[in-house]
Amino acid sequence: MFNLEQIKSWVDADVARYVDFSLVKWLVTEDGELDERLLPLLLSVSYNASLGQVCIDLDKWLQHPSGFLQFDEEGQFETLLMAEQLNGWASTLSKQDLVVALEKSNAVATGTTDEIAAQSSPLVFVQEEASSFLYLRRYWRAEQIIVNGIADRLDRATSVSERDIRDWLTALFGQVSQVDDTDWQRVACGIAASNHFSIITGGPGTGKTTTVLRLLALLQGQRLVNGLSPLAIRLAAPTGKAAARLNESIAANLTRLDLPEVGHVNPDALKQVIPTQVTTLHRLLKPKPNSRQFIHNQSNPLLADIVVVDEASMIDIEMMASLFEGIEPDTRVILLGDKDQLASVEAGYVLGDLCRGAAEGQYTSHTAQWVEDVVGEKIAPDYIDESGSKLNQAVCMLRRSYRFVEGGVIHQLASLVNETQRGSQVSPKLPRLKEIFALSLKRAPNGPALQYLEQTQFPEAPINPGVKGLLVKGYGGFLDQVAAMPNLDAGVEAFDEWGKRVLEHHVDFQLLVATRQGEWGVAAMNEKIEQLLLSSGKLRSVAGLWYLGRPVMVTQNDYSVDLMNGDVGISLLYPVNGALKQRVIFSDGKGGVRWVLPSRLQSVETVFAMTVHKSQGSEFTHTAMLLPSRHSNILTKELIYTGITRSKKHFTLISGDDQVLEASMNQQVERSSGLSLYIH
Ligand SMILES: Nc1ncnc2c1ncn2[C@@H]1O[C@H](COP(=O)(O)OP(=O)(O)OP(=O)(O)O)[C@@H](O)[C@H]1O
Repeated sequence: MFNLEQIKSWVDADVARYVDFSLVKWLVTEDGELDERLLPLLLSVSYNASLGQVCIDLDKWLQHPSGFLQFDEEGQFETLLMAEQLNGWASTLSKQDLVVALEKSNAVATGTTDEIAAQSSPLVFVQEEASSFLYLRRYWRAEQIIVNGIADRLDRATSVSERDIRDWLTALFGQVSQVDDTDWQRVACGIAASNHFSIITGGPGTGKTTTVLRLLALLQGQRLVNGLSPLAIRLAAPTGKAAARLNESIAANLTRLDLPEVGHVNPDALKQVIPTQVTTLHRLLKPKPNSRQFIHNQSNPLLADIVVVDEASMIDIEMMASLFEGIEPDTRVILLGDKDQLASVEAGYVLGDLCRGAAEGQYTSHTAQWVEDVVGEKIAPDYIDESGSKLNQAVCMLRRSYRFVEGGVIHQLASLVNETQRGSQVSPKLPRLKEIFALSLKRAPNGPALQYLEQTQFPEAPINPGVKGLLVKGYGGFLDQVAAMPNLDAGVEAFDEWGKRVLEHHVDFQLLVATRQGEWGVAAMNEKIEQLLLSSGKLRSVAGLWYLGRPVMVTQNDYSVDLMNGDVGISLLYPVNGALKQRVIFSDGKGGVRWVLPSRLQSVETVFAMTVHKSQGSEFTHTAMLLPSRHSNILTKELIYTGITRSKKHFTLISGDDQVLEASMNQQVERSSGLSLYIH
């Protein structure tokens, strides 16, 4: 058994944070009679919340409790011994012992959902079906808000008639093809039109934006045809960058969208009522100053008939709960996103959890019949499962990429990474991976779409010549634009145009890295790249914070300058009162630029190297990803997939060891949650 002092010695050895220990200590004081056998478990709950875990699965914890704390299992003897002691002790416990101790504790709420909600204890223990989860109350509450928000909407009948759905689908998609495979975009449109909550998921370029525009045309069109007022529609994304990207893509798609004349509805009038303005989720819900709360909440909901949220994989559990709390009960919610991308940095894996059956379809034969009758598409038997939940019936996965030419090597690579491992058998992906890279080299009219570069990574290792060449050429493109600065007397328009060109070329190339720390993490790589670009003449100086051409990423939302976490700007010069002054240029998200005083930027960091996490919601013409030469828990297939799918045309993998790559492709993000348990 472990007492508080021993738990403290673990924290002294860095297996968890002091704040986790403080919580355990506080719980002991609050409870008065807390069973000491719970101490390691409570420390794990608090520490794992900081790693993005919403709750702890008691069965998994009992099997290997040291895996829930940061014991360096290959490292020091001292921590190794602690881990062994913990695991050995846990093997003598029965689950029942812990359940009884949890149920007895005043710090832990148990019972029915209503009983738990009526208590105020800081922890919540839930036993549902075969699962036993221990939560921090705030995450349990957030999960319940999401569960209720979705379940209520799934039970709500929509006012759109089947006839309207059928007519508009024919008008928007044409007659159903009798020869082609299932048109999942059409199915998604039909499913989302008939549900108050729906998810359209799919990889890059599978047509999520295209489909949602048609869906909005359908929903607005049927209102206009029936002589009703248009719906109030709001579009949002979790970050400023994702919002700006959707803004651009919605506007471009809408211009191209060939709308039919249906009834007396004029296509131009219909386009007028489809919004193109995309905002961040924060701005949509309006944050209260100096607080984590929003102005739009249960007592003051946002007035909207439909809320569409893109890049939903980046939404953490508390933000998703704020969304459901901040809208009216009958607001229709449509989530778009790629379920296979990395989970949010904060707690939860909401889109992944909600899309658990998406790849398999899991439509009941009732849904399949409805799709055939109303949408006109046939759903193949492989996608039919009578035990599919209500939620499964409202989720649609788009399966064909229109961006990478079908069969394109980047698409093939992403699909290979994404293949789920069956059972515990690790499938040998490496030989197939090598084949795909070799294929890319053969078909390389404009440079290979895929490239593999070796990089040895011991601490003092130099950057290999191949990688050097890649970085200088990659960043040289935008830095050549930086060097082409107009003369002082050219006027502000010339500087705006110059800044725009720099920003456009900045997305030509980006190096992604898996980790922040270490010799080959973000900070170290930024310094190495600065020196490399300096010695190659692409950068003239790296002296001072705001040298010419420094790319920076905003790391925290800053409403005072209207910049969001993830926004990227470049340090340039701008004419002010006849002299050139340091300014940082950002896109304004509407095709223009904004020049911001460096002193107004509170939280920024250099971004020659960017973490894969931070790259979510962005795309680059050429993406390079540097993988560490030692495998670790953070290297998962979701991380590799996210890195690869940031590339529009070229992807370079930089690694010192292809075993690490294979191990990463076979490791999945594991986050426990009750979301899929509760929504039936
Ligand atoms: N059914 C289709 N037939 C032909 N082209 C299509 C079809 N659907 C989408 N496209 C084209 O494929 C490209 C990607 O589509 P879209 O932007 O809608 O995908 P997306 O899933 O929203 O992409 P992402 O979120 O990765 O940016 C666009 O150029 C679009 O015009």
